[in-house]
Amino acid sequence: MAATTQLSQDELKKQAAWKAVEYVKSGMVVGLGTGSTAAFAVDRIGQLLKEGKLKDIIGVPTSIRTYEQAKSLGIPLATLDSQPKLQVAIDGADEVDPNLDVVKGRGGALLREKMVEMASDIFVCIVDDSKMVTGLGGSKLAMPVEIVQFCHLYTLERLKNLPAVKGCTAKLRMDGDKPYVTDNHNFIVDLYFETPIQDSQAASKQILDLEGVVDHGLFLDMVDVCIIAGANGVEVKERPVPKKKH
Ligand SMILES: O=C(CO)[C@H](O)[C@H](O)COP(=O)(O)O
Repeated sequence: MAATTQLSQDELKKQAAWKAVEYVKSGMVVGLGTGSTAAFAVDRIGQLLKEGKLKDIIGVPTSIRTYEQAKSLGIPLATLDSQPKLQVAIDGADEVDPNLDVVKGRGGALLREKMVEMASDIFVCIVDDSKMVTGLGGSKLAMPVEIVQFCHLYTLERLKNLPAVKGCTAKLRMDGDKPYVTDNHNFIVDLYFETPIQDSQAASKQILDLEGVVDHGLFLDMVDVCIIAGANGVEVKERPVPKKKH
């Protein structure tokens, strides 16, 4: 029974990913997300390149993991240093709210994901419908914050006492008996909420203003299109309010 459920969730992720790859056209610079859903999109791009149905794609990976996957598929790769302007970025998410604001980073790649997705004309978010929430933080699972290693316990204490996230539980992410280390050599503090975050803009600002914080997993005003795969098919939702340009 468990195996069947897992298989069907993977199938939904793949459906969302394949739909998103329809936004990729020959000649584009494409942001390649991280995680199990994004991996289906990277595979699909590799497959279309191999079949000659896509040409002259340059991928900008959002993690070392995705870099390795894309490289193994023969996708030409670059970084934002040489390709600062992307036409489309495709990535998964951990939570999606009704305004298409999302939580990302349970896979630990939030900083590079945010940098790459902010540099893209269009950010296409791909999820199965288990990721939908009424408010960010509402899944009761982690909302990650990437912090520098220096005095990380001090930063963790200050984080959980910020007014906009007061009452949350803060835990240093572990990898076995050692702190988890990101691709950028930082640590992650995961915040857990009993009820959805009331004011995610205030939470974003207060967290970013804290010395020692590098970035957080609240991706606000960033998603242009969200592709949601569920039992009844694939839904394509566009941001109700046009996103702020940076
Ligand atoms: O933000 C991420 C990684 O940092 C992922 O996109 C997010 O965690 C969703 O992952 P998955 O598709 O495996 O559920």
